[in-house]
Amino acid sequence: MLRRFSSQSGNARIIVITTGGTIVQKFDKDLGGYVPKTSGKELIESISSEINLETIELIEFAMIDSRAVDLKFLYNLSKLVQQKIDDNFVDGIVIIHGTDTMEITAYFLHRTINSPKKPVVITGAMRVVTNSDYDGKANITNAIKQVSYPETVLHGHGVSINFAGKIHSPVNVHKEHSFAIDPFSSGSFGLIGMMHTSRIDWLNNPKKSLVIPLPDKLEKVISVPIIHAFPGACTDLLDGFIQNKYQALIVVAYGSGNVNNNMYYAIKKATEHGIRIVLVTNCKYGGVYAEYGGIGGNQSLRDLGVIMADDLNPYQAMVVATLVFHNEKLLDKNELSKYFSNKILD
Ligand SMILES: NC(=O)C[C@H](N)C(=O)O
Repeated sequence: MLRRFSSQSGNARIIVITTGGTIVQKFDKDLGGYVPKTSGKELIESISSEINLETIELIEFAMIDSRAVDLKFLYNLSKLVQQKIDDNFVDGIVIIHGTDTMEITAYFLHRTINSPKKPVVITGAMRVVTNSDYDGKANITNAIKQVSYPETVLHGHGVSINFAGKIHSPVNVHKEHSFAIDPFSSGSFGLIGMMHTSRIDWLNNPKKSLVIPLPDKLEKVISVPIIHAFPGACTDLLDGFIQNKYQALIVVAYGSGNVNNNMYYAIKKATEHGIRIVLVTNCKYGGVYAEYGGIGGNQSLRDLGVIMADDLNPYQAMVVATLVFHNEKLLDKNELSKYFSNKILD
């Protein structure tokens, strides 16, 4: 049964934060394509037959396609979510978001929000409002139900994505299809839950990762590019980043963390110029570790002092690098690697 609070106290219990995405998009004749057009209020009112709106406080945070998500957006959203979670009158948060970068926002919140109990559930849609198979209403209703069920709170899973009836952990989720109505997958790690008509089947315990404190103010915005290993990579590959004084790069290496000879020399040059290199795998599962010898083998990269980012995927490593390298207080060399993992390392 969906828990329905009375709003006699005047305090809403569920915060719905809208940011945009296909879920609020319609065709724009002048631009010749879809753009956000439906207000948060209209979106919420469209599910009034399913949900007691008196239990909801709506915050219209942004009206963007999620391709426009940047560090400032993530920082401000995280601060807002934390502030609402710390409010005793709030039971949980639902965030409406575009699917293109939903997994990045989910992971950013996963690594920055302190919420041992209260759920933060992110959802969106793959079809625009005017489509006959519009999935926005079902997804937002499910997300609100997830926040409302008492066992969700008992499950205490922090941040999750609820989409097409499936509940994903930010650690495992990936948008795998560009137009399917059920585009997200948690691969062989598995879902953390599935929606039933009036309950949730919890399937896996969500993983906890180390929370990285956000600075009080976002003083500088650092950009951490993601570079892929590929046959034919050359020694001057990273020269532009050196010239433009980038602080850090994510290198997506083959397998357990290997690159060709030329890319090794490009990385060596970048490290000599003070760029921090974070190494991740191009594989979906496993992670990076040092085992191969010779130039470009993962041991040679480790010996250059690159950070081996354990089981993080490229976007996750980019999020962590952005958080850690942005915050002087976290830059102790011996401590750095503990942040670059989805596990809490001893
Ligand atoms: N399905 C979607 O929401 C895709 C859209 N381009 C977005 O990420 O905002």
